[in-house]
Amino acid sequence: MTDEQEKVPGGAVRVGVLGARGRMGAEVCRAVDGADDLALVAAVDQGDELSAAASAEVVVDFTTPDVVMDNLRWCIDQGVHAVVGTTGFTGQRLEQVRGWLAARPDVGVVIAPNFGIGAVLMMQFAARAARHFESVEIIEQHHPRKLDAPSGTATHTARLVAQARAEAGLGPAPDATKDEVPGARGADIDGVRVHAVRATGLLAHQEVLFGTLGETLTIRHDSYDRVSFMPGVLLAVRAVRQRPGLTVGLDALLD
Ligand SMILES: NC(=O)C1=CN([C@@H]2O[C@H](COP(=O)(O)OP(=O)(O)OC[C@H]3O[C@@H](n4cnc5c(N)ncnc54)[C@H](O)[C@@H]3O)[C@@H](O)[C@H]2O)C=CC1
Ligand SMILES: O=C(O)C1=N[C@H](C(=O)O)C[C@H](O)C1
Repeated sequence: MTDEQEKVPGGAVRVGVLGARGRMGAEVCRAVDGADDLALVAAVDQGDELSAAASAEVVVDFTTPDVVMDNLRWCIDQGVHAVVGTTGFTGQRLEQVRGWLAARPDVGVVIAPNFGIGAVLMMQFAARAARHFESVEIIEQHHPRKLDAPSGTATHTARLVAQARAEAGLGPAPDATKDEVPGARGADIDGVRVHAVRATGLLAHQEVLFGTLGETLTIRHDSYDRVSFMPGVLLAVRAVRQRPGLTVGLDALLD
């Protein structure tokens, strides 16, 4: 047993944080420190050895899309459960993670595009509304230091909406645009237009705008502070050891 493990109060889940000096990672370290049933045993950032997190039972990753897969591979190989908020998870990446987990069926991984409870509900409501409206567009707004566009949340929402539209037999949304400045109509994610706004003063916000004859429906969620993500992160940290395999999204944990 290492010195760090010896200091952990009896029964507390040993948690390591990757990206610990980042905006989210620092918030997660504070949240773990403040929880009686969790113990922060490693705070790892760029340049540190991943082995510093080897004594953790659960690792939380808020790093960058270009390093998260290597981190996850390491966790799974080490038998460490993982809770991942980092964006960039394509279908191909999720399949890769499932493949790694097949060799370690004792390990749990939770990957969530958004840990805000309100954001999870916003995505569920959007998926439910999708079949009733012929038009839909997503507008996400974030702080200007965000590296990826569109956001993981917007991409995930677009996929859910597209799937619900397909199941309802809806075709493409009407759009007569013939002459377009590139980008003016946003990104096309599975046939759903997604617009990404970046501005100082914003944190993380999203609107899903639905339209049909004579009416529109707007479903909006706002995160004003990164503490909004912490109840979801801690929920996943507490649950992941009992959920072997891959869990995508917080929905199953909330239910
Ligand atoms: N799922 C969710 O609810 C949320 C997800 N995010 C996502 O989380 C990620 C991080 O966001 P922020 O904290 O705002 O970014 P950030 O840039 O503030 O933090 C990233 C941190 O990771 C560190 N890092 C880079 N390479 C590393 C490595 N190999 N090992 C360990 N640490 C490394 C960086 O030095 C930095 O401190 C982004 O992908 C963002 O979209 C952000 C907020 C909520
Ligand atoms: O980078 C962020 O800040 C956020 N990233 C996640 C995303 O891309 O969806 C979650 C939230 O929107 C904040």
